[in-house]
Amino acid sequence: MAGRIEDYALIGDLQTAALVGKDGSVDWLCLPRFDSPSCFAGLLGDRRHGAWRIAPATGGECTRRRYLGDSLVLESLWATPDGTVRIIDFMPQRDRAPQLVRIVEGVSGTVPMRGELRLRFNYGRVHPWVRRTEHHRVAVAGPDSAWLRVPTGVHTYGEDGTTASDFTVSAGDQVPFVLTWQPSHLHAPPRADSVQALASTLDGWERWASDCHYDGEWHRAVLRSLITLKALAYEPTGGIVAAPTASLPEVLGGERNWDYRFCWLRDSSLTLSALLRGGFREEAAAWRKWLLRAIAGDPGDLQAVYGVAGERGLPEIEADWLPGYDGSTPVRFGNVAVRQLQLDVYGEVVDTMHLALQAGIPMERQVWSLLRTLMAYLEKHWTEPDEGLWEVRGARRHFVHSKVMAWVAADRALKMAELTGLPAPVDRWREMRDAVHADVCENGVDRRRGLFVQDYGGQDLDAATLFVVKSGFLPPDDPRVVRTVDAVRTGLDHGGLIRRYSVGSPADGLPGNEGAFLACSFWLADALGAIGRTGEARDLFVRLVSLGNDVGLLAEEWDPHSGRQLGNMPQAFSHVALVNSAFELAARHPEQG
Ligand SMILES: OC[C@H]1O[C@H](O[C@H]2O[C@H](CO)[C@@H](O)[C@H](O)[C@H]2O)[C@H](O)[C@@H](O)[C@@H]1O
Repeated sequence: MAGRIEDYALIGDLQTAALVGKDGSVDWLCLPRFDSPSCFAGLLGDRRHGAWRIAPATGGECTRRRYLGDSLVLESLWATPDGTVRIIDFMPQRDRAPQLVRIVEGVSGTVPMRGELRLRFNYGRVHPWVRRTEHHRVAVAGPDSAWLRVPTGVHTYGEDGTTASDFTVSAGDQVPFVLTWQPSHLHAPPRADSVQALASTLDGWERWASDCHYDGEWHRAVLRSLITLKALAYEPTGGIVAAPTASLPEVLGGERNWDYRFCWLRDSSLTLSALLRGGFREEAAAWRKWLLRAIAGDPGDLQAVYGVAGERGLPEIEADWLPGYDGSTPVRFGNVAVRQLQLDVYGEVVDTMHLALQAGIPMERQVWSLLRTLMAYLEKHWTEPDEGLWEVRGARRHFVHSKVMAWVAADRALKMAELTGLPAPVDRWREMRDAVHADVCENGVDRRRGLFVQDYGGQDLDAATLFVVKSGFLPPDDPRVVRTVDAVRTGLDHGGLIRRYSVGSPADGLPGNEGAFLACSFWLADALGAIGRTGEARDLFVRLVSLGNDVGLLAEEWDPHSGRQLGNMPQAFSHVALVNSAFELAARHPEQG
């Protein structure tokens, strides 16, 4: 069985990523891209669905783990009665075929080790044929081949569908295993120098991280979040995935299991805003280019989510051959959210363009004309009901958050027109901005309680209504804002954090429950800070940061009863919210930021 969600650490090569458990098992890896079928899907079942474990023969979890410096190179250390051993796991940044490198190093004593490699292509369904060549064990099935370079002196043997190895490591020994993926029609990959690959991977990450602007109290958590966000950006195109995993459940044993290995305009805009705040501009420029390509065409065809290269079709399937994480079924790959109308994304995209401009990235003519096209569409359609940011699978509604984000789009578009002096229908945009504002204040407020609700005419609360203050839609001292913040805080409380909305409400349209939503809980900290409750904001932020796992990673949700992380892992939304909250705290308390 897979480990707890928080037992996993992330490694990746900016095109795909793997999850490594505390027990030394790589239980998730899709090759060659984030959204390719997996060769290790043990995470959504057990080792029979694909995994690669290397650990002391006595088994158990590692004693301590960390990333080496400001990198995505993972070190797991086992102190055993026989001695101490460490395993360095990483994926070299790509200049050739994708590789997963695992270097076993003896620290003290002599430790008996065991390796078990089970390659299962196509999400655990396909058992490859394995053969031996002079230097490799090669597994082939259909379009895929994976080549394990076996270290000198290590004997491997087939055992029950596994490539097994038993070896010992003494102080000073270095035993590198390199797994290379290639299309199956190619010849053996060239020999890789794992020591040199380690040095250049470490160097690449350290150089990237040295550009970080944040230097406050939360430096470690912020930089780890930014590194994680960078790891979720697909380098060849600039697209950013919401998470590297699929179908990790929002409640253990439940059916809210979704595939996040795609580029949501919302999630990636927010990711960009965090990277820009952190001082990283290259990613913003690359993402803008991705955006231009992905949404080229009729703005009415704009999707909320695309593939990493801008693909439009992400057919959702249920993988009935996989038992699911902790029995959580169905396991879904693909996402029908592509077919939804989510009007908030215009606001998030335009807001990010505005941030990019403020960060000094010049406005290109092509981007300006894209902005005008998006605005023209939104002017005509903001009055329509949609599925909203939570992608509810119930009927379309007039979500307050979607309307507030339409206001954000108009507001930021106007600001950019003023900043750049570029031609724009500013009178129409102004008219729209004011009309949306009046509409939300008229229809989005529950008159009896005097606060914003999830949708027009509804009674339910929604953490996304915190954007009435986060976006600047209303000033923080507006009584409707203060009442909304308080109501969200108490009404959506889940063990001191908050849920995103009332699960089981008619808008939700799904059975079962879910955990506290981490991004929303960070938003609550921001909103509390904005209305002047800075002590409470800080306490909540501190608690949220403490929920990160031993290497600082956050999944989508948290179960306060079991004290476990839930949902896809690591999730960009959660890490974006952490970074933004740290900057908000710093702005309010410059001496502590
Ligand atoms: O809860 C139902 C929906 O859950 C997923 O959407 C969530 O994740 C997205 C990616 O992070 C995020 O953009 C969205 O705001 C979240 O609600 C899932 O992708 C949907 O298909 C599902 O209906």
